[in-house]
Amino acid sequence: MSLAEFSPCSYSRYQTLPSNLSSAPLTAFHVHAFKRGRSKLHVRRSLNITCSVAPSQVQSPATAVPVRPADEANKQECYGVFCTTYDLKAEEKTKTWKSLIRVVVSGAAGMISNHLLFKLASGEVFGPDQPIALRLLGSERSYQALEGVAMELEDSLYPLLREVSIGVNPYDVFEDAEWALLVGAKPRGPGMERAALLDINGQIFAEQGKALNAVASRSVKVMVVGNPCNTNALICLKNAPNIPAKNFHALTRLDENRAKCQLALKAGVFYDKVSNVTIWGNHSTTQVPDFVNAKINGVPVKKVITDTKWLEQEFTERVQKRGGVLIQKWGRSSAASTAVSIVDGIRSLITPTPEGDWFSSGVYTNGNPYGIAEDIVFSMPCRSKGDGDYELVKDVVIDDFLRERLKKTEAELIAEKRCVAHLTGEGNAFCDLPEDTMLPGEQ
Ligand SMILES: NC(=O)C1=CN([C@@H]2O[C@H](COP(=O)(O)OP(=O)(O)OC[C@H]3O[C@@H](n4cnc5c(N)ncnc54)[C@H](OP(=O)(O)O)[C@@H]3O)[C@@H](O)[C@H]2O)C=CC1
Ligand SMILES: O=C([O-])CC(=O)C(=O)O
Repeated sequence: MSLAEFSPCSYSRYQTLPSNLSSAPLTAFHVHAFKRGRSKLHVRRSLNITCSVAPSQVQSPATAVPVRPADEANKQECYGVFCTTYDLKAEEKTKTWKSLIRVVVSGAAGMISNHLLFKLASGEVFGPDQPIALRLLGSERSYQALEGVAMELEDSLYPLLREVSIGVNPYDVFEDAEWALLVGAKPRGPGMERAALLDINGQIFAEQGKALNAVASRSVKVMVVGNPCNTNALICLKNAPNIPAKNFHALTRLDENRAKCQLALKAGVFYDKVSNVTIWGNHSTTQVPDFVNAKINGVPVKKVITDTKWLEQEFTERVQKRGGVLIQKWGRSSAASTAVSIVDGIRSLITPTPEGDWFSSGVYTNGNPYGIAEDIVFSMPCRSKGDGDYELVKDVVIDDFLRERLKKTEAELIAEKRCVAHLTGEGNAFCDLPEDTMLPGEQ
């Protein structure tokens, strides 16, 4: 049984080689000095084999003999059953599958990822004909937990899940990634200043931006979830100059979903009747949930909900602080609904936006039509043709109520940007944040 005859589903293996690499008969490889300060060189063989290719298209590994990692320094590896090779010739249905996509999830051992990974693997996100390779990015402290997550993925028997690998080095894990869902970040602890959080998490996103820039697909789409997500996304994109800034998103879809739910509740309608909801600005308590342009059953919200005081005060504050109320009740921050909103955010980019509607995403401001400061990551109304890209919606009304609040959230993001200048390559940081700067989950 040769590899050329069969379609192995999982080939992400390392071979430890002597340092005289020139004598190694390799076809394609990348050399990394690996983590933990170990001096050994490891050569990664890139066989580029996916389950969807016909046997004749399968690239033979020629002289490459896959070898299990020689020691624990090899931390990104195919996991368990995902290292097995299969004969898929008999599986007619796989012939109609698309080619494999590579999706990285960071903070893969965390609470949000524990929901998200299973949605990705099930086909709910990218579709029932889309095989997927999941790369789980974690850290030394979470490595065992990553193995536990990978074991659960094994035991779930998802037909579309063709590869799972785990790793702690973003330069390995991001290689050729087409989607990077950046969830991992340090949560803000009691007494911690927001400026400190910006710095600690900013460093994570600076490093990941550099790694994406170095090894990810040039068309990778990046969704930053870890907080403070807008500024983390800005740091990430600034460190990835060779990837279009437009490919970076900060997750504000959870806020949009929360806003839709509250409007539906007040109007006494099912929430699928609520459309055109924009979250403007920062994923923080300064965010602006827009009821001015939102619709219920196609009718402007203000015509359906005539209680202006409720809209301006209660609704706005309820959405801004929803995360905090949930933490009080649940004892931890939103995880399942956040994962759902990440799925919604991805699906909004890979399926055409319904006629007349839009979705919110934190995107890089570069020629926006609303007069928002340029060069920040600001949540705005977007539409997509379903090709992974988006355009900003132009015909939204920005009245005095919105404008005043947009200024506040904009000022907060500009202040956050100044705090992380050392991480974006824009000089020395100067951190002077407004006192009430908080995440939605903070009280
Ligand atoms: N944008 C949004 O709408 C929302 C964003 N969030 C944010 O998402 C992020 C993840 O939330 P959740 O999954 O619930 O959190 P968890 O605490 O469950 O997981 C977070 C993961 O982040 C990783 N991490 C990275 N760096 C650090 C560090 N320095 N200290 C501790 N952990 C670190 C950890 O993994 P490892 O050890 O492998 O690195 C951990 O598994 C948070 O920043 C949260 O605020 C949450 C809800 C909504
Ligand atoms: O504040 C947090 O960490 C959680 C969060 O983002 C939210 O619930 O919207």
